[in-house]
Amino acid sequence: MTEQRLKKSAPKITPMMEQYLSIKSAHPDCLLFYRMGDFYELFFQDAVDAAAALDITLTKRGHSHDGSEIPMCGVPVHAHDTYLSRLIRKGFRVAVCEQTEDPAEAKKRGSKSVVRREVIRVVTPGTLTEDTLMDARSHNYLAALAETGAEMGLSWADMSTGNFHVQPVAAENLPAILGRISPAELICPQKLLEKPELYDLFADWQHILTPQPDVRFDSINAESRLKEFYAVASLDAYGDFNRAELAAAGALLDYVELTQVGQMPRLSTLSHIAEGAIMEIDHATRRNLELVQTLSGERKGSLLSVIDRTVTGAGARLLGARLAAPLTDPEAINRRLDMVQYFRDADQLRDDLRQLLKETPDLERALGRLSLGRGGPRDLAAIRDGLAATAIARTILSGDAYPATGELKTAIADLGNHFSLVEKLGRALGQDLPLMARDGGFIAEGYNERLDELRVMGSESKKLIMALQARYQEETGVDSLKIKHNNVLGYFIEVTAKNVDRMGDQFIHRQTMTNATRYSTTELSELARDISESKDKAQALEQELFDSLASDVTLQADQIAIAAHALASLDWASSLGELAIEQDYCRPSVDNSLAFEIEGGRHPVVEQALRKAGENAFVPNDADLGNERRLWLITGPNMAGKSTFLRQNALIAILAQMGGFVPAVRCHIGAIDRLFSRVGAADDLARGRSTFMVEMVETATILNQATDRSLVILDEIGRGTATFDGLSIAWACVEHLHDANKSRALFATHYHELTALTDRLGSVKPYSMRVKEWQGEVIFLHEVAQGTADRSYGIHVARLAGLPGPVVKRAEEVLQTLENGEKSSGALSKLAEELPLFQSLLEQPVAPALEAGPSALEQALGDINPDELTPREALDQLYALKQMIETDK
Ligand SMILES: Nc1ncnc2c1ncn2[C@@H]1O[C@H](COP(=O)(O)OP(=O)(O)OP(=O)(O)O)[C@@H](O)[C@H]1O
Repeated sequence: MTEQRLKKSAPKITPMMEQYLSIKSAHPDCLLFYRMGDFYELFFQDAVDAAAALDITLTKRGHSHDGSEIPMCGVPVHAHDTYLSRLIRKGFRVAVCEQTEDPAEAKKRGSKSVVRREVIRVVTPGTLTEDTLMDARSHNYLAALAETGAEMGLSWADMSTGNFHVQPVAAENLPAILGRISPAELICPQKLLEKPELYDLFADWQHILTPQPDVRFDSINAESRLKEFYAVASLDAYGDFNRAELAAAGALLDYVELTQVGQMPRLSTLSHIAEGAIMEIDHATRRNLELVQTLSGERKGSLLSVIDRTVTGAGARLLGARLAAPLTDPEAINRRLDMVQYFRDADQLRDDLRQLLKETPDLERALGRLSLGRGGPRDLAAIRDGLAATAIARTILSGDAYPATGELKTAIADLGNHFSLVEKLGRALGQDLPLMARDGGFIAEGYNERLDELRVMGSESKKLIMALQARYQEETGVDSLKIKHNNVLGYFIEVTAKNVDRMGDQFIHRQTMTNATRYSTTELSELARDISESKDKAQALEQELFDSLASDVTLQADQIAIAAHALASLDWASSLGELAIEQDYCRPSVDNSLAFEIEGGRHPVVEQALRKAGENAFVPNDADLGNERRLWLITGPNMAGKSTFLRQNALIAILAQMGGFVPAVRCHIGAIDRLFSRVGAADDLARGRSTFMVEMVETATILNQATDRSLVILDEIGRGTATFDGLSIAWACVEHLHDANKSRALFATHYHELTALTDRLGSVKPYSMRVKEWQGEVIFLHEVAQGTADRSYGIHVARLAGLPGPVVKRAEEVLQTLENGEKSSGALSKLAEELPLFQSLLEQPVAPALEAGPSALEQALGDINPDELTPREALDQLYALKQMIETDK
């Protein structure tokens, strides 16, 4: 609906609709949840969209200025969370508009006055705080991207937990970084969307983009906003930020303020992520390695899902975040490893701690809601139980048997001391807690004297009502006389129609029903008033007590957040300790060398899948990418396990640098700065890229960016084009990787010809996947061994896959012909005569085969040692070489 239309329609409509339209015009990009009594109503196009998205009935209410009926639909307030979450998941933003005054107040202004309403919050995917709207085990990040001069900065925050980060970014690294953070919403200045070099990037993140006016990204304003938020005179203590980082973090705060309508959440100290502190994993690699979700977008089947043994939501979120961002500093990695090792070694202690954590509620998210004024009694209970757990955790961890050191010692100190708050909440809260404070009944008996009195008055009055009923029964002689209650009449006396004559003058008639008549008395009305007053007073007092307890909590928000993080890191470390024992993982040694030595490495996901399926155990394999064997060329049949081997080494590196144990017997890794891969690709038709184009774009990124500290995994480069094109590209890539990038690399290929390079390029070594032929069958051993594979066994795999028998047989014939070196048109034409299908092959000129290994000329040149030749011999050799060329012609 356009603003223009709204304005034009304004004069002819009801005052309520006028109010609706004016609020809606301030939020044109949102669905407006307009509060009317117990419902949030939606009108016009909002109603049409929401009814379709939620599959609810679309009705009509009144008429628009042009006489057309106004579409309407509504959702009940008490169940609106579910509807809200469905709308947010479908990509809508929702502005929640509440009544902000009592209807009685509005009436005072005149009978036609409309109750005042205001938008109290704009719900967007990146600003959620409710448990029902989020996944408990993953973060929900809002990100902001800003550019100032030549610099770019990215900031991100999880409003539900208070995490707040910022880092400098370069345009070419942006996809990798966004892939790592995986925000639910990305805000950026309008002007960035117009930059041609960022078109592709924004195409990928289109579904989460919220463009904002450029002025919101002003770095000077941003800096003052940050200072104001943290109430500091300078941000120096938080890190050395560039202008773009400040602009991004400030714009993020601005957007939060805008959507929360002034109600700011608690955010932890802005944490600065230095350039190079995190192993960069580009977007395609992250996707293809299925780190936190599979290619089809599910958590199940990802690396995260098979290593996750955490027992709390916060622990799971920390594991997800750390897995997505492995470190590069060996010292920091080893500090984490020490903590995991501690728990791996301390069996009983680990069990006790995990048992405790299992029962511990989500402190972070409860704190987030309370600090936004959106919490309820259950959040207070979560704080009480979470903080109580910190004391028990400290007791568990302070036994003499396993003295804590390093990072663990810090975590124990961070647990803090929250005795008085726990004690107070323990006394204050009752047993059965409602979700909302306004529902009442959550303060325990004995906590507040006045509340106890009011409650006694309430229940006493109820007893008095029972007594009154008995008295009236006696006085009237009507045994069936009852005192009842409903929302319209309040308390009333009810007798059946046949007893009406027995009701004396004191009974004031209220209502006649078909079979019954209802009355009240002065006495009953007074009693009812007492009951209602004490109930209202009790409710108001409980709300007051709630607010005071919530403010006790928020006053200590920082210490609680630190304790919550400590609990999360204990869960993180003890779960990885548990995993190491259960799956027999080893502690990796990570340092600043260029080593990559894995002994008995396994693929964590395939290994567990095979075990579950009850199939043969996973075959462990070694990898050693030491300097003189930096680049492994791996050949071998289809289905032999090349891809698995490549991926397992990448996953081991990620696990190691996250600070976790790894599926291997021994592992030594020199910290990797960036991980690149080119493993499997799909079309990117949305951007007009074919499979081969995608493959080449990814390969180009690797060759342009990989360093000697990088790990590169390449699976079948060049397979998407004609054989000789593909082989030539693969050939040149190996040379470039070896000579220019000098990265540690695993290169799987079906081009056996490439192994000729192993003679010429010093650090390229040939490996292959072993197979055994037995009684005409091929058995895959899944073992990596030195040397080159002799065959691809593609036809064998085709048979396994169920290609029709005649096709397989025919393929074998063709293969044999080709393998016999009979690539001449004679042999092919013989085949083609037998089957017209092969005619097409004949029509294509056969490209000259690329020499496997050095040519005769190169060989002869290589054999010459100029230092040992006389001038005469040298001249003779020259003639001989020239002669070789002539003969070749
Ligand atoms: N080390 C291993 N131990 C046991 N089974 C394995 C191992 N490696 C691979 N496999 C099994 O073999 C299957 C094929 O492996 P993979 O996809 O890695 O083969 P590939 O050589 O890359 O094949 P292709 O060339 O056809 O892509 C896997 O799905 C897995 O079940």
